[in-house]
Amino acid sequence: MTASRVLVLNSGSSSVKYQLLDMADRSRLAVGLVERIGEETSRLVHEPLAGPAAAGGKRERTGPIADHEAALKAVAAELAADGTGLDSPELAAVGHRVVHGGTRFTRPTVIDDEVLTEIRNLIPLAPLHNPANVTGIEVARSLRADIPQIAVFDTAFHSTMPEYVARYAIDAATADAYSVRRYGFHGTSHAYVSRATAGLLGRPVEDVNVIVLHLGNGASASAVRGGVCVETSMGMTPLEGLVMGTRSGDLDPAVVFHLARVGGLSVDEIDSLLNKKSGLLGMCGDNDMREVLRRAGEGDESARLAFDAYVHRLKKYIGAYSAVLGRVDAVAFTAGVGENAHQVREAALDGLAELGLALDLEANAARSPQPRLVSADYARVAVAVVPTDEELEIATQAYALVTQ
Ligand SMILES: Nc1ncnc2c1ncn2[C@@H]1O[C@H](COP(=O)(O)OP(=O)(O)O)[C@@H](O)[C@H]1O
Ligand SMILES: CC(=O)OP(=O)(O)O
Ligand SMILES: [Mg+2]
Repeated sequence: MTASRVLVLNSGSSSVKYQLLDMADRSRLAVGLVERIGEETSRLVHEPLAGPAAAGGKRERTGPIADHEAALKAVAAELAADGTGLDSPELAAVGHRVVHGGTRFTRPTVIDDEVLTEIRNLIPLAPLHNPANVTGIEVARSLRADIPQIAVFDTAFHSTMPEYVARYAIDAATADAYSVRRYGFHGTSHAYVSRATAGLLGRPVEDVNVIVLHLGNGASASAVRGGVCVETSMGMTPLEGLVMGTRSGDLDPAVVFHLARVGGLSVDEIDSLLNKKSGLLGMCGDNDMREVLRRAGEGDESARLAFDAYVHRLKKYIGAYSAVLGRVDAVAFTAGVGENAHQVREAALDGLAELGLALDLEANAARSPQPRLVSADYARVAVAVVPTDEELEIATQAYALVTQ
């Protein structure tokens, strides 16, 4: 029996998403999520999708889960209860989403002590994300030391950006001394979605220029020319760019000095303000786009303002990336908001006919879990809604590395 299963761990700042896949047929054996880690109301949802355990359906439990270590051990226990634990001889590898890979990691990498140290050294560049990724690696290694642990980096797909895109226009020696540059994130999703969009158009990825809009809790845009990333909206950290659920995205850096000097806030307080209490949440009190849409629909002014700001920023990036690419074949929407919120797609593309963008409003408003085109048939540029699958992409890359 050849081991063909891959467990994918996607550890976020307060959540762990995971999937167990069988790469022999790319099927999903189990999926799950632990959320609100560190709170009293943590929740674990585990769903076996194959084998005898599947008949029992989804299992859910709530109650405090103190930290990522406890969360990962709880996940391992759920998998073990299904007979698909980390000790299974069919497990070939564990694939870890690692958010920051700096300039060094531009491809999937087998994790040894030295690589783990380097991922730890990158924590200052991704303080909300890399610590959770490190814990995931440590726990998985402690439970199963004999199989490869593979890191797949969010930053990797963006490593092809030209140097003049990656560089900020600051003193070069300072930038080099402190690793200050644009790295970009959500790269696994941008890679997967840009390829899937070419597939949807029935054209080779090398021939297609795509603007990908990944709109989840974190949100980022990228410009992909012939399968190669040439620009992206997130920067040195996942704070820059689009308006997000709780992050501000772009702002005048002098806002930081002003809040420190005049507002008396500490650097840590400003960091937390911009990362955790800004974006939709900061503007209207809700970070969930569903709530923002519901309230805006009822005439709530702050929710309307937050929605308008969110959409305006998106529109600016679509325009900017149209200029960067010169010729755009498709704009692809993905992740929770991009896949589900037709109102966001409609508002972001409204008035962009001069750029060749026009929706089929009925197709855009229809709900479907499938990748699909929602542009008007006369439009020069296709508009696609493409569900992202970061876990499948991580598993594919990890499995390719261990079987090559
Ligand atoms: N039906 C929907 N309509 C509008 N927004 C939605 C819908 N479903 C999910 N979302 C949005 O998707 C966001 C989460 O996206 P997701 O890609 O799961 O994020 P992440 O992976 O960053 O946690 C939620 O904040 C929510 O606002
Ligand atoms: C990098 C990043 O922003 O990730 P997420 O959207 O999962 O927070
Ligand atoms: Mg996500």
